[in-house]
Amino acid sequence: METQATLILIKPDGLKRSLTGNILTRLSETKLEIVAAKMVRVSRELAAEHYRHLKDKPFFEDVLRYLMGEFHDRRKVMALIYWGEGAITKCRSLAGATNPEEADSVSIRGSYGRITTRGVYENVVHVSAIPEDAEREIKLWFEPDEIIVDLYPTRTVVESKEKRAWI
Ligand SMILES: Nc1ncnc2c1ncn2[C@@H]1O[C@H](COP(=O)(O)OP(=O)(O)OP(=O)(O)O)[C@@H](O)[C@H]1O
Repeated sequence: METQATLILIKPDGLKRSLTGNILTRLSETKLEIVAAKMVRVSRELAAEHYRHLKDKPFFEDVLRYLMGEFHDRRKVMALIYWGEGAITKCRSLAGATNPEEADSVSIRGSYGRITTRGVYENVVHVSAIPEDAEREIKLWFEPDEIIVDLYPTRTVVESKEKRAWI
């Protein structure tokens, strides 16, 4: 099996319902390596870029609001990269189908997902679907130095922008 990387997001419903531990335990069954992890405040721009393939769907606005945490009073998600043999297939199989009502009942989405009265699939996690999506999404959510292996080619840039530092 091919070595792959996949972006996993624990979405705001997963965080609000304290499911992080359960989800990470389930994902540990894959024996894949976590090569990056962080909490991220999700801006509208980030959510719209992440879900750009859905921009013509009637539920696009709701899906942005969902990822931005507006339905769960917390503007954050946990972003992780899992890496190893068949990472995408293994993680997607554990996550289950996009529609939580169609997801295998033992999968993460089948166990914890729901469809809201607004019709949004609150399905707890995101998992990249194919290697090309994984590359685009990983580059959107992470900087190269936040990942402890070299997943994709990089270049060196000199930046002189202000940033906060510890006192
Ligand atoms: N028909 C739908 N009705 C309501 N919400 C939907 C619908 N289809 C997708 N969504 C929401 O949009 C998200 C992205 O949809 P997409 O088609 O990219 O599925 P996915 O790749 O399985 O999900 P994700 O990208 O979150 O892993 C879904 O996770 C879900 O929250």
